[in-house]
Amino acid sequence: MTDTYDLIVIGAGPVGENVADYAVKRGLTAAIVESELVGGECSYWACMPSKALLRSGAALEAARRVPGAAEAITAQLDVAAVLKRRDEIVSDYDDGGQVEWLESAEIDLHRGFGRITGPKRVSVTAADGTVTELTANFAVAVSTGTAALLPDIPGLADVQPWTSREATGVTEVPESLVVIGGGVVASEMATAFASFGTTVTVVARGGLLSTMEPFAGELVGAALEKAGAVLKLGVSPTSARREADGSVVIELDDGSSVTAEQVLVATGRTPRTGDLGLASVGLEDGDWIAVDETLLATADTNKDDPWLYAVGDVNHRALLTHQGKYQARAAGEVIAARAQDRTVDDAPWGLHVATADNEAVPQVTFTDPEVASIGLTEKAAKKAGYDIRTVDYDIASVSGAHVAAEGYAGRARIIVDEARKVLIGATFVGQDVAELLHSATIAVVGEVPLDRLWHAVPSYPTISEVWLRLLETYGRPDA
Ligand SMILES: Cc1cc2nc3c(=O)[nH]c(=O)nc-3n(C[C@H](O)[C@H](O)[C@H](O)COP(=O)(O)OP(=O)(O)OC[C@H]3O[C@@H](n4cnc5c(N)ncnc54)[C@H](O)[C@@H]3O)c2cc1C
Ligand SMILES: NC(=O)c1ccc[n+]([C@@H]2O[C@H](COP(=O)([O-])OP(=O)(O)OC[C@H]3O[C@@H](n4cnc5c(N)ncnc54)[C@H](O)[C@@H]3O)[C@@H](O)[C@H]2O)c1
Repeated sequence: MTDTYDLIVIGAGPVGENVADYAVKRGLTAAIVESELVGGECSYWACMPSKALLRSGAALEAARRVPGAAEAITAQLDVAAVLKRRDEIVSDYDDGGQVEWLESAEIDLHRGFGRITGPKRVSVTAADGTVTELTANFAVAVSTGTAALLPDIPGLADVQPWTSREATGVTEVPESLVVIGGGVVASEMATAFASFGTTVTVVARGGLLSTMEPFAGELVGAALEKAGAVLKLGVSPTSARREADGSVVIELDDGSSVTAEQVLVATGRTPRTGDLGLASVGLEDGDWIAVDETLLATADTNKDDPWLYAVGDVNHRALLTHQGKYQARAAGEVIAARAQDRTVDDAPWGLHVATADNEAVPQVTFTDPEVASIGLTEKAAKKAGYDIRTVDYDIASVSGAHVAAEGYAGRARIIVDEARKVLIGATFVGQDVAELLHSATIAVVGEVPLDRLWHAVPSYPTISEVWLRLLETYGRPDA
């Protein structure tokens, strides 16, 4: 294999793969460096296995909510079958399929740990210690993702807690589990383990899903409690220890404690830049890498010959696979455009920028109920200075929801920018709302005027009829 490429990508997660692919499609040569499995965190220890662990419980609960189907349920969730399906979905932790895809996309794979050693230079240390020096003609893209962040709680590291990797890779389901954190990982994993029959306690100092609309955390919390989980909200862990019988004790700042067989720490992420050689190019080792709208590192001040890009989780713009892949499409395109001296289209919503990262990020949290959101919450919109109107609707009142499930619990909210009469945010909470989200994403990104949305007719009786109810609640413009 050659050691000089137009583009070198460090990290073959979903994002790095797409940066390389889009650049190669424009005629560049590209190498990708991977120290673990091609496909990254998302494929093996994050999105895919977590959704596999959640799906069976959600399907079973959905059936329980429909008379006729409910009566046909004669047994509990088959946890062994769920874990087997998870193994299939992560290809038994074998990246052979993804390696084949790299070959078909004409991207050279260098297995090993990548380090930047200077401008446009990357060294790759293979597992056997062999070092290969790579040189880029035009660009290096860092897509090294994140690792779980362990908070500095006395004793926590010593109890060897689970992170998202151990939780998504579970082989023996614990009888009891303490989950520290109230974000997306905590909420999803609490839901999955509760569905397996584990006694779950969630310790969340800021409440559940606190960056989303308040009703998201309320509805997910209520459902978790209904599933048997205990919620300890507004309290923080102060110490952790393991007892002689192997159980973990977490002391809390309200004076109480929780004891469980295992503890999962889900308190956010840290960038995988600690040993990446960033200091060799004037950046801080271990930091997130700040970028401009074209994903170029802002520290790259070599404006005549820019070369350092950071794409995906590692730039801290939006820690989501789909958003990282969106950035990757722009980055691959702009790296090729700059290499080929073509015009860079960096106006908002242009070919070479990731404008949607700013105020149009969609996200589905696969709890039961699901939480699907796009754009700004009411709080964020006010903070950003928008003149807004908030419109809420109880999804249970929609005919489609009534057909879908007995006792449907859900809520929808849209945030309207009153100056332009367009949506800048939407949140749906409820069963089966995930697939509703893209309609809201199109409305937000397309800046579709409310007047025109009245002509987007939702089918009857689907849950999407909530769109009509939200518009009716907002009110028609004066004739
Ligand atoms: C439990 C969990 C569930 C999630 N579920 C979802 C979900 O449902 N939907 C969603 O959109 N997002 C989800 N996410 C977030 C999602 O996993 C990340 O946004 C996504 O993986 C980011 O992709 P990436 O390519 O930037 O990084 P990663 O997927 O982390 O890939 C980075 C790659 O770089 C490699 N690497 C790192 N350093 C080096 C080095 N120095 N040299 C060589 N290789 C290196 C790593 O081995 C890895 O393969 C979830 C996250 C977690 C933790
Ligand atoms: N379905 C999805 O889209 C999905 C699923 C899982 C993860 N993700 C992404 O992965 C990222 C990581 O998720 P996450 O849940 O780990 O992070 P998060 O930032 O969503 O939540 C972190 C939680 O930990 C708490 N916390 C932080 N420090 C703490 C401390 N010292 N003590 C106690 N609590 C503490 C916070 O209050 C918060 O509740 C997120 O950005 C998310 O977008 C997405």
